[in-house]
Amino acid sequence: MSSLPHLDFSTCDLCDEYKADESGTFRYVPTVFQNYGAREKFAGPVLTIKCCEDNSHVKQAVESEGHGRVLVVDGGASMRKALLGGNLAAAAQRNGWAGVVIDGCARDAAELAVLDLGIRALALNPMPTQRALQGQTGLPVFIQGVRVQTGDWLYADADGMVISSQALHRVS
Ligand SMILES: O=C([O-])CC(=O)C(=O)O
Repeated sequence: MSSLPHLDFSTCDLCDEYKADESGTFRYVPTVFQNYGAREKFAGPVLTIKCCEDNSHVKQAVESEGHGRVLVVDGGASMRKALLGGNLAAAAQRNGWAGVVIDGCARDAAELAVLDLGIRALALNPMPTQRALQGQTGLPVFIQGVRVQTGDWLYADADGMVISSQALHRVS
């Protein structure tokens, strides 16, 4: 799909390779996330956000330079408000983020579907969040019980998502 060297992976191959690794550096993310963007396959170093029904920190992050990173948002799996919508996702694409993973909801499905950005969330919800600057950026978080920290690598494709403490891509 892409000639970018860091997209030369498959999550199935990575799981085959690391399935016996019990060091905790390789983590598989439960496959409860839906794909809402036009970029199904993406990978990059992670920036974490933890927030609850307040997407102030998500807005700040996507309005900054992404440099090919993946924004991972621990939204507490809330089904009540959407932490990402069409405007913020468009900003993420424009600013060079590889993807946004929301352990929570997104909205504006039609706008998300045409963006060349990895977008994973648990579900859609039309209700926006508050913006009262609640939340934290850069701290270790959990998505669906899986620990993720800033600087980890996230790999996503049609089969699912995995997290690694180190980059696993081929650099040749
Ligand atoms: O603004 C928000 O909170 C989310 C949204 O709808 C957008 O990004 O377009």
